[in-house]
Amino acid sequence: MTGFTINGTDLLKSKALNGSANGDANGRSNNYIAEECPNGATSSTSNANNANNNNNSQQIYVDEAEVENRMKMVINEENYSYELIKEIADYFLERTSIRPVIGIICGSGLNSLADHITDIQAFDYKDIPNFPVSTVEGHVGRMIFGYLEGMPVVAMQGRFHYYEGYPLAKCSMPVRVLKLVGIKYLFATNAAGGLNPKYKVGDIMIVRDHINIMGFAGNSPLQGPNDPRFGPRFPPMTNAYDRHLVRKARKVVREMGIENDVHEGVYTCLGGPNYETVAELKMLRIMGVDAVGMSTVHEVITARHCDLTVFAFSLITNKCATDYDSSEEDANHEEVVMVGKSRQSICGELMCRMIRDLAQDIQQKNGKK
Ligand SMILES: O=P(O)(O)O[C@@H]1C[C@H](O)[C@@H](CO)O1
Ligand SMILES: Nc1nc2[nH]cnc2c(=O)[nH]1
Repeated sequence: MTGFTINGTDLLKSKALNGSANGDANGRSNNYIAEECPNGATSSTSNANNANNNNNSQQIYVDEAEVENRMKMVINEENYSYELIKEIADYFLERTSIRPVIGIICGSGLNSLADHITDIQAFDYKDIPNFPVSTVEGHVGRMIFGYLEGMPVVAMQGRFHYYEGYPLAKCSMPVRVLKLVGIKYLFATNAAGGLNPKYKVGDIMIVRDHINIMGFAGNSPLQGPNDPRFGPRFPPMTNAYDRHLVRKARKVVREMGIENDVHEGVYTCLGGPNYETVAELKMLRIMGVDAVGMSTVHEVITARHCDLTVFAFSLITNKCATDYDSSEEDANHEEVVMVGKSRQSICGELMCRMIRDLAQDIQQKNGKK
């Protein structure tokens, strides 16, 4: 965790080293002296201990209340507190009587997935208090409540990406809003580059799993203090993409007769906004990645943390070049959005059929109760 420093002193480290929030067993307060060692390393000692401390380090007085304040600031700015997210959820709940069961995130060029929704009530992101705005072409920036195949749903026409300058926690914050609005399922979609040589432009990849490469570098949407009202500190990710929904998707794809254009594979998200080098793509392929994009992974981690059931698919908008003499054109966003538009009807049909099938399952389950 970064950002908790005063004059180069790591406040969190100091706090952790100095006991409980209310002072130590001897009644001393938690205001303490942090020492900045000459070599740049930081160490801390309690106020009382420090009276006898006679070394050369520079001493900085650290106020407990200030530490708490700074922590709150960082949590609100980057992670959004439970209360703030609840406020955003309440904004919707007070303005619509629709209580969605499924949340849909429309990927680049896939805004039209929301065209299948009826009885809509739409909210522009710019009008929603404390909500970020979409800055990417192909992302409208609207939250749409309504009905799809008779199911109450909410769709995000536009998501937030790390490369737009939002921290990961903020990129995936809307997932928590949707959770507090009441959804049980998250259907995420994205545009991605096809790395598996079998994939063609316009194909669909049902996401079977992901590799959280940004997480390898220590960047996670769950970084920072954990609020157990959302979920546990250490959530498992072994069933990140619900196996029953993957099975259902296989069946739906067969019914649609598009099984030759649909695959199951592993997605990864890189920070972007640049597309990948040939060397990077070769490495990703060796790692087992089938499709590469710039979203979804942090949304799914956030969704699983708060116990949402997840389904996701990627539209393959370009083929990734894994050799320098490749005849593939350079990836570009115009093409990504264009392919999205040209495949909107097939993606829309897949989404509608999945939801129709799921609605039947839910009805059956409720009937049995
Ligand atoms: O929002 P998604 O993941 O569908 O958008 C992809 C990733 C980048 O935002 C963009 C690159 O063209 O498309
Ligand atoms: N990272 C990445 N994101 C994409 N989104 C659509 N195509 C691509 C791609 O080739 N790479």
